[in-house]
Amino acid sequence: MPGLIKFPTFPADVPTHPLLVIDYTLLKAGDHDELDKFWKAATELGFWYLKNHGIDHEVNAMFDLGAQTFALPAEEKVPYSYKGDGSSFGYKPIGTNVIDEKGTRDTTEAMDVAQDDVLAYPKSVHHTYPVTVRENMNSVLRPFVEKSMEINMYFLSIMDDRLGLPQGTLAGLNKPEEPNGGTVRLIRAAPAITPNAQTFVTAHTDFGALTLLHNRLGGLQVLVPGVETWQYVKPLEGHIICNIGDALHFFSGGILRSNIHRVIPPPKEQAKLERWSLVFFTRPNFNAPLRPLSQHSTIIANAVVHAPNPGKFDTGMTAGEWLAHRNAATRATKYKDPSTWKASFKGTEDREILGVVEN
Ligand SMILES: O=C(O)CCC(=O)C(=O)O
Ligand SMILES: [Fe+2]
Repeated sequence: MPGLIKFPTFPADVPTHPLLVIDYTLLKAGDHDELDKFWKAATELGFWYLKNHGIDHEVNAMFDLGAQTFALPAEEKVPYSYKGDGSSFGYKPIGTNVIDEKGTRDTTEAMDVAQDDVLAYPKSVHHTYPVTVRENMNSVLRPFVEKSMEINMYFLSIMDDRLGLPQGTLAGLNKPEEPNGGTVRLIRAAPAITPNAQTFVTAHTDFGALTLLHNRLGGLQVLVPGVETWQYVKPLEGHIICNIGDALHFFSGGILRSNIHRVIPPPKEQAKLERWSLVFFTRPNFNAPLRPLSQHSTIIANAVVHAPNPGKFDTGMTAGEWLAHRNAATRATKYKDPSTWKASFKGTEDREILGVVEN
């Protein structure tokens, strides 16, 4: 799917949840209102749109690379599959994950390229990749990764300020020089077999620190606090959908929100098309303990003390262990029965998500 193809627009009569729109240029200029809006988005829903980010060219090139990669015959993709249940670097064939408590297998194909492997290329840190990925590491993946990292590092520096952390604290926990779970993910989902009756990506909170999502078609839905039904997030041209993951929720003692989302087939006319998405995950250094940074910030220390269940932010795991644990919980090879699956597939959500009313 070449990056510049035009798609049928998101249907006007399907309800959506409007995210706050953050202007990256204003944010970088230190605009106070924009910084306040960013903080509101980060703490209330944990999702926002970002415009004026200057990354469109790199995104289009990534979608083209996705098209070339998924078009390869299976024998040129399957040998590069994820290694082991806890890892999500490499190729993910259809059916690797389960999407519900009954153990139904997923129908999406994905290619996950580790940030570490992109930055170290031609050295391999975690995995090796199909020929199309290798040949485009320096020309396509590296520029996309570098620009995405710059955006997320800027978000982290604002969060340091607002959380009362010494400048550089959150960047120090997400250092590209140390092994980490940072990943570029390309996802392809075939046209829906039964619209509205199929899940592409099961309800989850993201496992890392920050996610940048580039969607062309609808399908992404969020469960907004206080609302009982899933709501679509409409893709807006030129806008990145940004969200917060579990690690920042734990580091901030719950001040930053890692919100539940899922992917179902796009609505109406869009459901007839293949759905593509491109995701960039900033995930902390594997050795970073996932617990509140209370010793560095009285704001965080206070938030933890006043939380209904202060102990819940201290996972007793490192970011690497958390990633492996959450990855393994999605794997079909690990599926046993409904209750075991529900218990293992838990992120930072504060309510029962798997039995939520469908709309
Ligand atoms: O494809 C999408 O729109 C979202 C994918 C997602 O949530 C994820 O990979 O974590
Ligand atoms: Fe996600």
